[in-house]
Amino acid sequence: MATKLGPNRYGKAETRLVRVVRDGPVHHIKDLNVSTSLSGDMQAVHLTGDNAAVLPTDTQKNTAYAFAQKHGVGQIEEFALLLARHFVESQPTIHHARVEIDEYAWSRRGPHSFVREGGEVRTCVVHHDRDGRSTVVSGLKDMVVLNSTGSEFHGYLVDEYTTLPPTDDRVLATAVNARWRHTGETSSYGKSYEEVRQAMLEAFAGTHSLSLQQTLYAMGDRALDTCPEICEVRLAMPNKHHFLVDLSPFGLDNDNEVYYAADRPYGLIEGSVLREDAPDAGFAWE
Ligand SMILES: O=c1[nH]c(=O)c2[nH]c(=O)[nH]c2[nH]1
Repeated sequence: MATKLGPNRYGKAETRLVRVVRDGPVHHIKDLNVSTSLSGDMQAVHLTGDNAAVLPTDTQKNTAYAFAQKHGVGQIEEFALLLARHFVESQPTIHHARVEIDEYAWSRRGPHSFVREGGEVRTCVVHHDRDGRSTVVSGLKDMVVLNSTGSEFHGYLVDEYTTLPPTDDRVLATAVNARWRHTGETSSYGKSYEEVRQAMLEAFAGTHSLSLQQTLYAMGDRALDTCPEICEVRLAMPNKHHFLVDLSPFGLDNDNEVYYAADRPYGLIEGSVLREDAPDAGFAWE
């Protein structure tokens, strides 16, 4: 049987890395989850087991720790670019590096004391190849938001399996998973992150919603309008259904006051919003 090696990559997934910066008695922390993934001249290792072209995943992990010490950790996008460029530029057999970083937020409780912020996670995925091309996608996941009114859903297709009652006042809740693609060099990843996050929160709160799809588009559109340095936003938003509980068996009214917050199944609304003139994404989303 004739076979050939298809696309492949390898790396160290989920290196947990905490960097403490000691500014006298005041400390700062960065809490990261770093995944590196390399590809290149990997024919021999797959076909014959010759490892000569392979930079071990253990070395990739060590590099993340060593770079955190040597260079510090600023914006996750910059740390990811530093690592990606290093792997490609230092090893001729490595043609492409993908570095994904999640950052967990801690807020200060004292000079050396911190409390972990809720579930929200800042993310990035960076690519760098041996032609010197880099792409940066930033994002956030699990930003949970809820509007207790200002949401309707009606006018949808009805067939013999439809039981959903139309509503002109419901709870709209979701966990926003958003990623946005930078067009080129971005001046400050920290600033653009805050701007995009704020724009999406304002669009969520400020949109009178006829569907979560409409809200999704409004959030992506507002992010692009606010931040000129990004060209595409991809959103995945679970519809965290809140069902009114029937309290009539107890002789009680329920005028949009008591809900059952279901955790599954959930509607999953996904979509992207991009500038008309967005450049080709290349490998940015891989
Ligand atoms: O905002 C919504 N979009 C849908 O597509 C959908 N489908 C559904 O059952 N409820 C909802 N809500």
